[in-house]
Amino acid sequence: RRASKYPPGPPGKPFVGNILDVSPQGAWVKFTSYKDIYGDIVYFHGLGNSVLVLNSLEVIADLLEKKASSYSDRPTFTVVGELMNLFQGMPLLPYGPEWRTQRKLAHSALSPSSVKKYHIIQEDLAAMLCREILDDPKDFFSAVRLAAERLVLIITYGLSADTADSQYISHADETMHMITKYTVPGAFLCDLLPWMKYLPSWLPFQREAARGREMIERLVATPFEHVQRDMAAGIARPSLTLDLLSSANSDPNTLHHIKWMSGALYGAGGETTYSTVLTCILAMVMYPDQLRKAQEELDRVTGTDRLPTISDRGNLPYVTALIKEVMRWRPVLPLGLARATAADDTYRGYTIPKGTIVIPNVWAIAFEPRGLYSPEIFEPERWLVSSKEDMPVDPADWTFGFARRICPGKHLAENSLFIFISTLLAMFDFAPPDTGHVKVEFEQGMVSYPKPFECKITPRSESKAMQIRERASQSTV
Ligand code: HEM
Repeated sequence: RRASKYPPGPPGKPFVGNILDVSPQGAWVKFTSYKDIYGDIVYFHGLGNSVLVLNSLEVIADLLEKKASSYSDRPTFTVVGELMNLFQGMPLLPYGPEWRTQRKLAHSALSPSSVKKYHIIQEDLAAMLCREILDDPKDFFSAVRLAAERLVLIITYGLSADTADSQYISHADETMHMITKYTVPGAFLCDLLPWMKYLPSWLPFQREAARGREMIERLVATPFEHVQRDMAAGIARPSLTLDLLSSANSDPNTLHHIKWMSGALYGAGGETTYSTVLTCILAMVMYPDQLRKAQEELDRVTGTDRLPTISDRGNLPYVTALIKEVMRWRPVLPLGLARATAADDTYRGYTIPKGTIVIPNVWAIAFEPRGLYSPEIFEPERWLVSSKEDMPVDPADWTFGFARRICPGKHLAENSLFIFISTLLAMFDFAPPDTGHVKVEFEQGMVSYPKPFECKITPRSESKAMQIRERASQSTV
């Protein structure tokens, strides 16, 4: 039975509450359907927790922004967070002094002016991505993935692409795979019954936790120590970690924070970026007219004898609109990143208990009928109408999260998305495979990206293929 003082929501099931509703496996569509029944705040119990789903930008602003001191915490993941130590990195750190210290480091390293120095690396990697697709168009999935992962490792630690590939990427991939698998609520019984963390170390879940802790420590420590060694030898290449270490004191606490802040960027920055680029490729296969318009604009603005650069962005309104539409059409984090309440609260007369898991349902915002075009279709034109009232809310205002915990990698990510997508569209044509059938299915996990699909990717001309090879051969990464 639900007490009437809580916000409206589906009735709890005996023992487990709404256990299935809490699983992120495609829960966003269900949460959005609740909006018609219960309104824009929906409350229920699941996996031993109370859960509050926020289904509109208005309630997100009321709670995550205006009451930020109570709504900026993260839920506790006992196994991945505490036993595997992942809570030491910014995305899972509780809202408090340690998080604030790492956040300041991230701001200085990833501010709009700081990320300008990475433009050339991003452009180099976009050219290398195109060369890899030219060499093996069928394996475009791996090429996109590798480009986004290299980008984060190179910018964070100043590694060369070869070092990143040979020493770090496969371990980082394996570790991220494990983390994603285990950050699903209820992945371990111990997440529901935290006292289990005191059970003996020979139990299978404790052994798995120890293995995970070792993998995460290696992911975070090895490239960091690489930069420290190169710095001592005077051969460190420019990087975000080098910048932070150069201006830091030698206090072990400061070093600990730099290590964990840098380490968190790979996990937070790689998958989100490559998922968005893959979604764009899928959209281009499905919507040839929109691809054609983007290519016409690119040819007009950048000419036909060079690759785009980040400085072209201001002159490419259609491509910019197309990228916004990719982020709206299939948001990469459809449920954002969950928060937890740090104190009891009252909102619209309802009680929201301390420790409630708060989920911003970004999908509901993306698909809110607003503006001149139906939310179901892929239509970049919706971002080009003359009046703001006829336009939905810009994804830049919600796809990167909110208020005090808004994504610190936003400026870097926007540049990466622009240069990867505009270079791919300028250089290649995208079409359905010979069967004519395009598989449109998305992963239903926390990060939602297209499941492997086939398509035909061909260079737009022989001269474009040559430009790609020439530009990629000049890369310094
Ligand atoms: C398309 C690309 C990206 C998207 C859509 C995205 C989205 C998000 C979202 C929704 C959050 C949660 C914010 C909240 O709780 O309200 C977040 C957090 C975070 N993102 Fe991103 N992100 C992207 C790329 C990046 C990149 C490239 C980096 C770093 C280089 C990065 C680093 C982080 C970090 C460290 C956090 C945790 C912040 C905190 O808890 O205080 N992200 N991101």
